[in-house]
Amino acid sequence: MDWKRRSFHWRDQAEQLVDIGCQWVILGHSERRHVIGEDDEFIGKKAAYALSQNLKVMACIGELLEEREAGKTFDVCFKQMKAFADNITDWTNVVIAYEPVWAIGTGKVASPEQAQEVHAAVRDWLKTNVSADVASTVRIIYGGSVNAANCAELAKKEDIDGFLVGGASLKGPDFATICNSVTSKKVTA
Ligand SMILES: O=C(CO)COP(=O)(O)O
Repeated sequence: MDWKRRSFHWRDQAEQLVDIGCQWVILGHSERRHVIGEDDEFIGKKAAYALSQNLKVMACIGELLEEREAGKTFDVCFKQMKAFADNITDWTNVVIAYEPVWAIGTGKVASPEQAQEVHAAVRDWLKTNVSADVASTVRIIYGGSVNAANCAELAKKEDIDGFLVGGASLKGPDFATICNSVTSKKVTA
């Protein structure tokens, strides 16, 4: 696809979102990466543009099942992080969402240990490649088959600061349980 054409369409949409009072955008979601075909570079540029329009950004990263099985989880996540870092100068209005693609909408949640391992690695990557301050203050949330039954164990992990919830957000009591499982975590924006 042609970058300028995509950029043109995206800019229209960002401005429309601001116009209707929207405050947040989810960028880099697996559906955009793997169904629509957006690449790292384009997603990074969208993040910069969204922030410039005063939208807050939920920056999604995450590996495919075959990438995990090939031992490439960190490589994939760090490459996706680099595209965001190349375009973001102020991380105040950014939340990172680790969403392993194999866990999204599948009922196969990452174990607390699997999620914590990636969250800690991403925080470490930020420390090395962005700054210690950003690494310690940015929220890194987990998404992928989070529900009322598994949220508490995930939320106990040091580097899991909250959740990006799909299916379970449609069930009021379950969603409340998930929200309450992370109330002691970093303050929300
Ligand atoms: O990608 C997600 C939300 O955008 C996660 O969806 P599920 O919680 O249904 O797996």
